[in-house]
Amino acid sequence: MDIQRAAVIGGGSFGTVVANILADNQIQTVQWMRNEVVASAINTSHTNPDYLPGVALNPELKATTDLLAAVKDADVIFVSVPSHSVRQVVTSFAAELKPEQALISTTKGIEHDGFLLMSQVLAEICPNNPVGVLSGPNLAKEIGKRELAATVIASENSELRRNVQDALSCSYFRVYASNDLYGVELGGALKNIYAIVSGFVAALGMGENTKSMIITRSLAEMSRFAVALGANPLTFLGLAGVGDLVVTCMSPLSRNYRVGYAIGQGKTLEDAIKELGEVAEGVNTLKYVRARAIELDIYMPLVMGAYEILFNGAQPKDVAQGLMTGDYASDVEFALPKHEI
Ligand SMILES: NC(=O)C1=CN([C@@H]2O[C@H](COP(=O)(O)OP(=O)(O)OC[C@H]3O[C@@H](n4cnc5c(N)ncnc54)[C@H](OP(=O)(O)O)[C@@H]3O)[C@@H](O)[C@H]2O)C=CC1
Ligand SMILES: O=C(CO)COP(=O)(O)O
Repeated sequence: MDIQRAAVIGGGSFGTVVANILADNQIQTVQWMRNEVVASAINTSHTNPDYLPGVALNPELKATTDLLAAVKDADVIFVSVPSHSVRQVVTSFAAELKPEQALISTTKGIEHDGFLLMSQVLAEICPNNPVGVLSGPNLAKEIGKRELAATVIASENSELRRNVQDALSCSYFRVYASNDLYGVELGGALKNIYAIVSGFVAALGMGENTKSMIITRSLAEMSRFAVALGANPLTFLGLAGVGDLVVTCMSPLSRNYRVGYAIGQGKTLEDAIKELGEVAEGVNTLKYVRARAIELDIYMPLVMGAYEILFNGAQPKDVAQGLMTGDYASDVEFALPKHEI
C-alpha cells in the first residue's frame, strides 16, 4: 500500500508541520482541527496563525473541522493532539475506519489510567488497524522553516515503516526506522520531564558542566525506567532517546523547557502554563512517572526532585544541592551494576 492520501488529526504546531511535509511530498493531505478560524486560514492564506505564525504552508494542504470527512479516504492517519484528548478524538472516528487504514501517533505523552502510551491507546480503540509512532528531535517551529531534521518511525509492521519513510522523507526531513515501538515512544514522553529540569537549571544560571551532568544523568534515569518497563536500552542511543533529550533540554523553543525556566524564575506552575498557551506534556508525565517509579521501586532522583519543585513548592537550588549528596552511584549501570560499585 503506497500512501497517496493522508489525514492529520490536530491543528497545533506539530500536526501542521507533519501535514505540510506530506503536502510538500505531493500526498493529498487533509488536516483536521476543531478551530474553524484556523482551518479557514490554512485553506485561504496557507498559514496557521495560532500555532505556526510566519510559516508559509503548502497551498495544496487542506484543512477541515469535519473529522469523519478528514479520515474517510486516508491511507494513513497521523494523530497529533495532546495526550489527554487522544482517546476521545480517536474514539469518535474509530468505527468508520477500514482495517487497512494505518494510525501513527506523534503524541509524546502518557494516559493516566493504566499508564498507557499513545500507541497502546490507539491499538486498544482500533485493534484491527496497523499502528506506529513518530518521534525524534523535532521542534515544530524549526521544521516549519524547513530546517534540516530527522525523526524515527517505529512500528512492528515493516511495510508501514517503509511507507511512512516514503511519505515523509524529503530534502529537509530524514526518517529512520525502529521496531522498538515502546522504547521510541517512552523516550519521547520521558524526555519532557528532563526538559523541565533543564529549564530550572538554565533559569538558575548554572554552568555548562551542570547542564551536561543533568542531560547525561537524565539519560541514565530514563533508560533505567524504560528497561524496567521492558524497552530496549539501545533505543535510547538513537534519535528518539538521546537525540530528543538533547534538543528539548537545550532549546528555549521547547515548551517543557520554558515551563521549567519560568518556574526557575519564581513563577507559579499555573502562570507558567497559562503564559505558554501550548501543550507541555511533561507536567502530567512527571506525575504519572513518579507514581509508577514509586510503585515499581525504580530509583529516579531527578523525577522525585522535579515533582517536589513543581507540586510541593520546593526551591530548585535546594533540590539541586540535595541531589549532589546522594548515595555513590555507577556512571553506566548497564556496564557496572549499582550493587557492584
Ligand atoms: N510542537 C512540537 O515541537 C512537537 C510536538 N510533539 C507532540 O505533538 C503533540 C501535539 O502537540 P502540538 O501540535 O505541539 O500541540 P499544540 O499545543 O501546538 O496544539 C495543540 C492542538 O491540539 C488541539 N487540541 C487540544 N485539545 C483538543 C481536543 N480535546 N480535541 C481536539 N483538538 C484538541 C488544539 O486545538 P485548539 O487550538 O482548538 O485548542 C491544538 O490544535 C504533543 O503530544 C507534543 O508532545 C511532538 C514533536 C514535536
Ligand atoms: O518534542 C519536542 C521536540 O522533539 C517538542 O518539545 P516540547 O513539547 O517541549 O516543545
